[in-house]
Amino acid sequence: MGLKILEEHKPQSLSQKSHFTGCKSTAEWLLAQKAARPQVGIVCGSGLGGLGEMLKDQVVFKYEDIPSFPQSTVLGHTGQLVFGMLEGKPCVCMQGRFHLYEGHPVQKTTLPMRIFKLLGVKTVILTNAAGGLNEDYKVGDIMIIKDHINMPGFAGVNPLAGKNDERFGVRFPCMSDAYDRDLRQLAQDVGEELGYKDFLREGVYCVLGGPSYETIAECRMLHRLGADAVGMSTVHEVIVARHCGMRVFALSLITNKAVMDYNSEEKANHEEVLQTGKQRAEQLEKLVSSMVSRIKHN
Ligand SMILES: O=P(O)(O)O[C@H]1O[C@H](CO)[C@@H](O)[C@H]1O
Ligand code: HPA
Repeated sequence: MGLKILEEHKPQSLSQKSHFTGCKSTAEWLLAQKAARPQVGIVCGSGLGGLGEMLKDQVVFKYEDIPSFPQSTVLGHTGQLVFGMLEGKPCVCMQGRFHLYEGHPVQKTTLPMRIFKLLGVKTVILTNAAGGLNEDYKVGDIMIIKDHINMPGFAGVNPLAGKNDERFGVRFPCMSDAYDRDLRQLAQDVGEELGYKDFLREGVYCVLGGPSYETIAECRMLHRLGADAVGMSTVHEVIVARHCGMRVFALSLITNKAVMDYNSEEKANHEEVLQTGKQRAEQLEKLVSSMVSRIKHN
């Protein structure tokens, strides 16, 4: 349920002030509405919004009510920010993310990461739906992301392009350690304890711009380049989250197998993506909540 917002309490839009100040006033506005200062930020992928339902003592904001926030336009992305407690830890959860193909500039797709940082988030957990490129992967597998290939970045589409604001981070951030090693190990340990060994993987995620799914030649190429899964999100958020010093953990749910064979009758489609999300949602939620219960912050 969204909170009623009084127009006069809305801060100015981001375009009216510096980007940093704008992000800060949005964060302060959210905290002023009785949202608890979160330690963990969660981003739900397509059809994986159920993660947000797990939060207790919820304070919910519709994106349209949050000053300077973009709007969700994709089926399977509800478009609300949920604050609440998960396993005794204060969390904030995006039920719906922003993609390049929705027409948002890349900086806008990643704006929530900077707001997370200014809210006090230390660890970001991102989830997504992705097509499996690795032949060993099956639909329903959960892939811990260990690295990424930023395909739009090769053409200059990077959320950090433009003037750098040192208050967020350095001009040239390192990305070889983007996906926190300890959190990946924690996911492996928790996954094993939960009996997920048969469908828990670790691999490389490649982002493309979308919204068209990949051709067969593109899938073959991506696979040869070292990608295990392909999607249209996450990487830009990760870059911005790391730039401002948050720890990152990310998961892909393999919702469909990328088509690699010219004789195949399979066709990628968003209905299958959402359907697989429904089928694996419970296990994915359990993995994330068990991890959150064990994450330590100083
Ligand atoms: O990455 P998420 O947001 O989970 O969504 C994935 O699912 C959609 C395609 O079915 C694309 O948006 C792709 O990126
Ligand atoms: N390709 C790109 N994005 C996706 C896919 C895919 O096959 N499945 C879910 N998101």
